[in-house]
Amino acid sequence: MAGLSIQNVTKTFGTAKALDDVSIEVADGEFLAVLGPSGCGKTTLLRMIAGFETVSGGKIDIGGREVSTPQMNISPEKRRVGIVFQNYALWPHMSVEENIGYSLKVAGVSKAEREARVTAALELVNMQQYGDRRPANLSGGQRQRVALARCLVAEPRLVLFDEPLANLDVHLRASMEDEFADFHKRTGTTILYITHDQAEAMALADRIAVMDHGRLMQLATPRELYHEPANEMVASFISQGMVLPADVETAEKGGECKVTVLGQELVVRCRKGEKPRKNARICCRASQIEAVKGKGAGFDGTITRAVYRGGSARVEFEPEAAPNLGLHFDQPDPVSFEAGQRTRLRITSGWLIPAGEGA
Ligand SMILES: Nc1ncnc2c1ncn2[C@@H]1O[C@H](COP(=O)(O)OP(=O)(O)OP(=O)(O)O)[C@@H](O)[C@H]1O
Repeated sequence: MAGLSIQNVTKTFGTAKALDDVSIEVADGEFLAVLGPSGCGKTTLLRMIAGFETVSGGKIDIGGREVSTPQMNISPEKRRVGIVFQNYALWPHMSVEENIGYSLKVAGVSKAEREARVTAALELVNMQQYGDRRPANLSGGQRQRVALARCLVAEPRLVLFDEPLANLDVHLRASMEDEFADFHKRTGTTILYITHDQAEAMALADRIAVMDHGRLMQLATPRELYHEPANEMVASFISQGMVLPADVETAEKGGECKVTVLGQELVVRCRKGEKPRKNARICCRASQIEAVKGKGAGFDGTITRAVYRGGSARVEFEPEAAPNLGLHFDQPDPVSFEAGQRTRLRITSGWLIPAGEGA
């Protein structure tokens, strides 16, 4: 296996920039997800790593070897990069074994070696007993495992997954997530996994690269993205974080500072070296908002919606001081909030979004 180095890569189509100065280092054996909304440049990035698309600026190395620069593009078949697509692209008239061994046959690998490698690939994806089946007689998850085995049989240095679970139903997705995680643990394959599904990225990846409008917004562990988003885009994109205006009142001490949000003073976590400033933003989560009894610290407003979800309700709230700022939180059973009801809330904690980074 090999690491992947994407250095200051830019891609333009005519005058439009699909990727803008993106740098990502994937360590040997790492599982890195690229996550972002539609049109953020995920597919373009994958196509450039695979060699189907040239770079307009910057360079890409695989296993320490330069494969893409604006002047040079090593062809896809020489990169030893495996790709698993969302539509499995299996040959319907071939058995599972024939599908997996096809590329070896075309490459002139001997029958004995082919059989050994196909068996080993089937074992890697736990499909030993399905070698004789046709793809039509497999479930969606099994087909995806065959597609993975077909990619692994060529002994790639790096495997790219292009939204591999997008066509599967919710239950199958969960079990395939477990299988991919287990596969990664067993084999130590270097994986770059493209998805727009953050739950999937969080469940699987060591680190996640969040992209928006062709730019890298943050590259961090799932926990860091959730607890310490680098900018407003990441804060609101990951788990529907709420971004609220704040004034920073005190300098950082022990990783915390005092802020005023909607007239309420509170202590939030922050980066080292933060100083008092106006017009800052904090990110807070539904679990960091609670109802206040009486007139304690907090802010008044109106409940606009309460949707019961079994065990708790998602409650939406409009603060009096900033009606355009929709907040939401969960009220556990017994649910008492209703639309139209006036109440007082408080924010219990949050994260001060660093100044001037990305979006
Ligand atoms: N061949 C092309 N010619 C012109 N523009 C392109 C081309 N390929 C991609 N783009 C543009 O580049 C941007 C990034 O596209 P890309 O397909 O990489 O996004 P994505 O994140 O994969 O989106 P999705 O999740 O919808 O597949 C988009 O604005 C897209 O319209």
